[in-house]
Amino acid sequence: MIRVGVLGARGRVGIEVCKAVEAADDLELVAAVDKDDPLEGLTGSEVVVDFTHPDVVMGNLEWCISHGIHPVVGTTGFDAGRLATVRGWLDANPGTNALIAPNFGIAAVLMMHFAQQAARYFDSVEIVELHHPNKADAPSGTARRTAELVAEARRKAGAGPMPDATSTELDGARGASVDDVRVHSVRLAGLIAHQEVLLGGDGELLTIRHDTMNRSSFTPGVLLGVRRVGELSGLTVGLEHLLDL
Ligand SMILES: NC(=O)C1=CN([C@@H]2O[C@H](COP(=O)(O)OP(=O)(O)OC[C@H]3O[C@@H](n4cnc5c(N)ncnc54)[C@H](OP(=O)(O)O)[C@@H]3O)[C@@H](O)[C@H]2O)C=CC1
Ligand SMILES: O=C(O)C1=N[C@H](C(=O)O)C[C@H](O)C1
Repeated sequence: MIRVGVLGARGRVGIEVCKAVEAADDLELVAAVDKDDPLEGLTGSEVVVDFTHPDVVMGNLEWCISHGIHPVVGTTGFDAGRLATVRGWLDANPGTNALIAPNFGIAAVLMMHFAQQAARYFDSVEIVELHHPNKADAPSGTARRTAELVAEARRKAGAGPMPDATSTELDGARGASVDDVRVHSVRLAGLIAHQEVLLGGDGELLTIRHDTMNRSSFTPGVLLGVRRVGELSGLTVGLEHLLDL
């Protein structure tokens, strides 16, 4: 049995993670912690799953790692600086590992993977992410990561800048630039989490679309992370490293 704590346990995803852990024969839910609960409630956990908020996740991670607990993190808001800080904490606590994944949906991971594979064959790539209006961050962690993967694939292929003759624009009309890839964020009542990667070339378009239809769809990926994080080494970013892609 792996002893699991959940941070953000009363949140939209945290609720589903608690249910999934309780339903698994090889996992035991030993702590369900939310805002204003003391982190000491996680003592005794071997793995802690974090679905909280970008503003608090770093404090949670520092506490878990310094207590020898492996974090499995779905909370977004990680840039290179934050990841470097987490690596530093892990280096200071050998034997403790962390998994941070911007998306635990298997189909979402495949969408990112396919976009990375396709990117080198097209002149232009833009990303449209669409989410529920209660989402704290924009662009989404998934869109950021997709843009980074696309940019890396284009760099490796020696691709030049994307064609764009825009010379006048309203602020924001061309979206945000992540590694020179344009990302557009929609927030709309009725949505959960969706993303389109638009790839364009000479006379051909390819659209790769992913739709999240419910939040329990994240839990198989989270449980995979919980079961495997103890055997990883230091920091792993992205669920793709645990899948045979
Ligand atoms: N990687 C992935 O696959 C996915 C990632 N996410 C990400 O996960 C995060 C959470 O998303 P979601 O569940 O929709 O958000 P919610 O706001 O529904 O849930 C977050 C929960 O964390 C609580 N919380 C806030 N601060 C703390 C704290 N310091 N300690 C413990 N709990 C705290 C919140 O309490 P209160 O409401 O009172 O503030 C809330 O109950 C976001 O960053 C989101 O982008 C979401 C879906 C999938
Ligand atoms: O806040 C959400 O809802 C989601 N957040 C993650 C992200 O920012 O990519 C994953 C998924 O898109 C749902």
